[in-house]
Amino acid sequence: MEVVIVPDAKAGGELIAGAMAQLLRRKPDALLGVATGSTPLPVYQALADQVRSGAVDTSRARIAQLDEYVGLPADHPESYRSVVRREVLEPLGIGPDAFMGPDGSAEDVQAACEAYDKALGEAGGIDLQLLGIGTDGHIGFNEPCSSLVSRTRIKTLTEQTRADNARFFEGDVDQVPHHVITQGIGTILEARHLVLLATGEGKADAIAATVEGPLAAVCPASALQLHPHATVVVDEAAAGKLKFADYFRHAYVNKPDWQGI
Ligand SMILES: N[C@@H]1[C@@H](O)[C@H](O)[C@@H](COP(=O)(O)O)O[C@@H]1O
Repeated sequence: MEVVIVPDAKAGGELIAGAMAQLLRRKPDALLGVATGSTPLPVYQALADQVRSGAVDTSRARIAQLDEYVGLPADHPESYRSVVRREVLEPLGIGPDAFMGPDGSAEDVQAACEAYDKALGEAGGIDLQLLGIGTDGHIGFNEPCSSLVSRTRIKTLTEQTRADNARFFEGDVDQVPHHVITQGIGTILEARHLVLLATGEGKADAIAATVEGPLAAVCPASALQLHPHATVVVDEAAAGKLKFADYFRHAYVNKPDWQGI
């Protein structure tokens, strides 16, 4: 696992957008896995800037969604499908045909989960999966004690996650669904490159557990320790509890440019 400590969220966004742009130059039809929440927004903004300036061509890029609320209509402004359309597809000029995501309003949710998991494989797998992290260490919506080999499935949110996400629902926790569909941890680990972005001191405990804690289902993000190409990008505040922070800085400063992240 590589840990890159950046000065702020904007720098993290630019670094990751740069890696995505590099991937798209090498593989124009790359499948990018995107996350929701507020943390990844600087990535999408930086990538959209590159598209506007002509530095990267997204005309053949494909986008896959990480997770979804169950029970919100697809056109609800806070369904993750709507969020991805608004924050990713439209700014990057990517059409709906190049998008894939789980159907949170399906009648048979289990079948929708299995279909999505299968579709990801049939699409050739995700090339780069961007992840945020919950304050409880969740990735996607894999809450603590999720199986580390889980596949896409329905999960029940913790009250902590519902409270954290209430800000997207007018601060009203009662509007936050209890159930979600999420790519499983085993599904996420199949992406060729995992890039987790975390900013702010509210994520410092979760990042310390992810990077330096034991591999344990109680911190789902610690599963990144199992992946051969995982990059954790953190700002100074989110890095605040890392014992090896100086080592991570030293390693990054001395890294050959050609390696990328
Ligand atoms: N399912 C999403 C996660 O993918 C995201 O990482 C997390 C953190 O969100 P934020 O980046 O807003 O803190 O929120 C939600 O729970």
